[in-house]
Amino acid sequence: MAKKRIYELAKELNVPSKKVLGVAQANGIKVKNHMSSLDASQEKTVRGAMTNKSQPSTKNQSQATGTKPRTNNNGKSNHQHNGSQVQQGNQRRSNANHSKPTTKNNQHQSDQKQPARAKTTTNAKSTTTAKPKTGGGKFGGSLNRNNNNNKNKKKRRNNRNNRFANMYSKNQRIRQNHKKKAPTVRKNRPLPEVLVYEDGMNAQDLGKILHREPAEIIKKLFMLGMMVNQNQSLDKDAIELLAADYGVKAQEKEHVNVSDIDKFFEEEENNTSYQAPRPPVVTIMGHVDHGKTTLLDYLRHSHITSGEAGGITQAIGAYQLKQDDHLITFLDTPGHAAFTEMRARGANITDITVLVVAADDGVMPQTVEAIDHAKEANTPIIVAVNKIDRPNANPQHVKEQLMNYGLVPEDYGGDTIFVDISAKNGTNVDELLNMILLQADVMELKANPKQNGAGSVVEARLDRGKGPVATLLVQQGTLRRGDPIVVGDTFGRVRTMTNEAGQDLESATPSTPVEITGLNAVPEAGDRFVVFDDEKTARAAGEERAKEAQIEERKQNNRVTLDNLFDSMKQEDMKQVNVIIKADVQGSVEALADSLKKIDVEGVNVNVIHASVGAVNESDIALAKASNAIIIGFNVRPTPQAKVQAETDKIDVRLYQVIYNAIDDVTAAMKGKLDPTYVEEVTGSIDVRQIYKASAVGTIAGGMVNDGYVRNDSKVRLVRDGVVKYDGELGSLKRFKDDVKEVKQGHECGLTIENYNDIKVGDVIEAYHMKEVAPK
Ligand SMILES: Nc1nc2c(ncn2[C@@H]2O[C@H](COP(=O)(O)OP(=O)(O)OP(=O)(O)O)[C@@H](O)[C@H]2O)c(=O)[nH]1
Repeated sequence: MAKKRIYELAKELNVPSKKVLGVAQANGIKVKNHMSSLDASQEKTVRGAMTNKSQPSTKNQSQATGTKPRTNNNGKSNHQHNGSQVQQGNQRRSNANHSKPTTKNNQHQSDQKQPARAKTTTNAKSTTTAKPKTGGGKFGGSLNRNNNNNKNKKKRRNNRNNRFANMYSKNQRIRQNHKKKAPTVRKNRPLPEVLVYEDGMNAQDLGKILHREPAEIIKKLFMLGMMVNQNQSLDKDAIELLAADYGVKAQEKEHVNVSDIDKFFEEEENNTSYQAPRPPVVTIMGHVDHGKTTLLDYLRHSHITSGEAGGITQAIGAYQLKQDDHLITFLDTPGHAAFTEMRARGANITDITVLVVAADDGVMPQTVEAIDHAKEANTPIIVAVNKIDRPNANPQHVKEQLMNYGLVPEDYGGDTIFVDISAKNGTNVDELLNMILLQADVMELKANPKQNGAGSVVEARLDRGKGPVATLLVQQGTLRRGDPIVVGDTFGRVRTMTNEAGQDLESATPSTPVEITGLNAVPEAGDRFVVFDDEKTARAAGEERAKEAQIEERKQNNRVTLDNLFDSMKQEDMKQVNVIIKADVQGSVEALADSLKKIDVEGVNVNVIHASVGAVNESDIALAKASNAIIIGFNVRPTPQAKVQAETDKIDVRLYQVIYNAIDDVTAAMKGKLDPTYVEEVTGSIDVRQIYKASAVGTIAGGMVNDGYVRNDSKVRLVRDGVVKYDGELGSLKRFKDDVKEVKQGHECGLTIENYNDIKVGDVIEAYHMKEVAPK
């Protein structure tokens, strides 16, 4: 039997929640408030106690309310009336003729004044009064006249009583209505019997379900002690309280669809009933210009799957190759940003990462980034040391460098596979593919092709002619043409299904990338897809998921920031705080990483998941998003794209010029004491376009205010290639030789930086000021 909340029982018994709470507590049941629930036996106990308790009180109550007395009154007066009729009729006999109008009158008045329930009583009374009239032959008119006088008195008394009773009951009703049935007096559409809600709904959503204006919902919530606006998400308790206030039962909606997809994946992951080997899915990563695209291109042209005339004709984001009769699936989106972006969306579709490192260039920042991204995703790495055809190639050096990052070659006692290749000439590319197959063999990659298809979106776009087009990677089961499908928050039926050669496919087994059409909207890369048994369910699930996605978007973002770090740590029982470090020089990176790693607050410590030299870029943001990490920048700035991305993804990017400040902030945040008094506010940036050297004033920079504004009292920071070169004060600010207070976006200006002359064309000067923030 379902548990019952205190307020629900109170409502049922028509008593205040407090009373039920009191009775429950008095009976030794541990309940805290009206939201506490009672199990079946507890409910029985409380009910029993309540009925015992309420019996006398009901009586008292009814006397007090006057509901019963009024009936009694009437009944009694009727009775008296009749009694006196007989009595008086015996003493005096009078004319019966007057009785009729009086009765009528009486009835009429009663009819007018009595409310619906009282009416029955009046009718009963008139029947009673009518009775003597029929038997009037014997006692004649005097009875009736006496009766009449008597009746008039009675009538007055009755009227008075009725008036009082009416007034009393009216007040009572108003009070009661106000208490629990307010909606009955509204002109609104009737309330639903049950409020089926979802956690996170807002006043607008609830208003729609309850057929009430959002303003009314907000007012009610206010009366219940909650200040919200109509777009603010409400938690379960708030919604249930609101429902209770409306006298409506609340029932949380079961998230059938979400759990369906997740359940599906879970079930299939644990499903070992039929498992067949599947090809590995490989992503190629590495530093810029180290040869990722060249390798992918070479593979695409040299190892096309047999029998495909024309080879790979369309770039669908992924393709399959054949090596010694074994298939390998390559994701055609080189770069770790795409890889991590997918992972951030929940899709871990890569089995093996091929890390391309140019033998003539060695380990570079993005090589390290790629290693960290792959490690975070728990994906084994195969190193392809590329460009070995180059005269200055030094593959040995690459091996040595990579050992510092935990990638130890087999000949050095480690287990990382290294293959020296030339992507341009195709040297050793077969060997690389064999190594991939070997690694795949070790991993025993398997899936069950004998079930409904499920997998992830590799990429998706809107085609003018075809509508939404999505490349899907089948990870489980078999996807067939015509299958009803839910993809992320979209749905449809697989109308067409083609491979990378543009050939139509009837079905696709695990690890096969296919391009499909037939969806109602464009899903996102990284979304999951699941095949449903019928289109109707798929549509319902898809629509439901779209709605949920909307609600989810509105919910407060729970990303970890320094400001909420302490709360998050407590709530989520975090043992590690993930941090990404970016700094101007390697020395700072190491110093910061070492110091942060040493912070230990109540058993929680900092986990540096990536640390490198350079500006905070989009890939850092993606990694932070995927790993719920905070980014600490030291003497570096985010790139414009990264800045936008960080804002969208609500990633906390903290920038510092003093290492100790960074350490202090993180320590303080971990201790829950972050109390910033000043925050930096960037007001604008200037692109330096010309340089003038004047012996008297030093270097004058001529430039254009790119965005925002710069003031003559601004602090400035000189940024070169994403690295902060100098941080100080503005010396002077001019427009056409005149000193000015402010120059706005789109205008040219001349400026000097106090005590700094090393300004170059192409530098960016960031203007900022320190804004005081009231301590929380
Ligand atoms: N000599 C030689 N040149 C190569 C080899 N592989 C790639 N290159 C050259 O290196 C340059 C960069 O190669 P890409 O394949 O574009 O490098 P990438 O890693 O895809 O670069 P991004 O897409 O910018 O990240 C090109 O000019 C290639 O021709 C190789 O094995 N040998």
